[in-house]
Amino acid sequence: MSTTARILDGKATAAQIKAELTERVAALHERGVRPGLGTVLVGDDPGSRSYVEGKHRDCAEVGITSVRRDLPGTISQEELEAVLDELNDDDATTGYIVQLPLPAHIDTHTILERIAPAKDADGLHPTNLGRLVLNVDRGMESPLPCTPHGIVELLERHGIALAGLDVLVVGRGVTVGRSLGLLLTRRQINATVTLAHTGTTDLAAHLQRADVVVAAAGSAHMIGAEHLKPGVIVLDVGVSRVEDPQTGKARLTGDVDPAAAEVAAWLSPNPGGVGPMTRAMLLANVVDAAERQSSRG
Ligand SMILES: Nc1nc(=O)c2c([nH]1)NC[C@@H]1CN(c3ccc(C(=O)N[C@@H](CCC(=O)O)C(=O)O)cc3)C=[N+]21
Repeated sequence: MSTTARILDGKATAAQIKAELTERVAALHERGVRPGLGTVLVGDDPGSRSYVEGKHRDCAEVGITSVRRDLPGTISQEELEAVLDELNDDDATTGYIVQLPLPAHIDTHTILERIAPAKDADGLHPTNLGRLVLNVDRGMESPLPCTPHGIVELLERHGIALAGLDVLVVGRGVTVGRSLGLLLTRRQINATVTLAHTGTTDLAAHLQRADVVVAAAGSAHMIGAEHLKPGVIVLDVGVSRVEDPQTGKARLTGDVDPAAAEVAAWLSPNPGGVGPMTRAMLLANVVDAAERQSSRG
């Protein structure tokens, strides 16, 4: 029997979240608070540039002001740190991000640590990741990493609870896999998480068992319908650039073969799934930070 998965519609859900954020931004404006996002882009990679441009469009949509710092790929570590120090001291910047990846001559860890934790819109500062590990969870005191938070919101807003389910996360990158495992094992979510990676010996066995698969490996169509348990919930996070065999043009594709829709109960498409949620959560981090900063007075 063949089925067709229901769609975890990230595009529509992100639009709904953006509508909610627009109201919160308007309320802040009424109190004289203007949330602002800064982006720091180093070098001229077209993919990174287009992501950054998308973030500025998103900000404009919800009323967040945004400032761009586009810097040459030849910038030194010290010069880049000086730009971050400026943004840390700039009252018009509620939060900011440093677009990754950075050029090889830049020490990424030192740069991410230079961001003032209260201004860390990506939730990737060691202080904020540390709070995630420690389960510091009183209200909205620190930002969560955008993609893991987007995945949790996407599931919640489709009425899907993960308590007691076996979740297989494929990929141990800090921005997605590793931090998602920490979030999903919180008591409020209560999933059981397996974190698979390039050193995993029998990925197929893990895939056969999983109730939920989060594919964040960045390997085009590595997971096919035949790998999955019928009724599984699948979130496709990976992004790879592949050449379209018909047109010869480069296009973006996920880690999961779209044929997975024939066995899965739910599937987040890629594009149109987790990507737009990641962007919405970035905006949410900025609005959360503006609300925190203004209530502290
Ligand atoms: N400091 C930092 N923070 C990031 O959050 C960050 C980063 N660096 N470096 C690169 C990755 C990648 N990333 C994406 C976000 C949204 C989509 C997205 O919305 N994609 C659309 C398609 C967009 C298109 O077609 O170009 C979709 O999935 O529907 C994709 C990729 C954030 N990243």
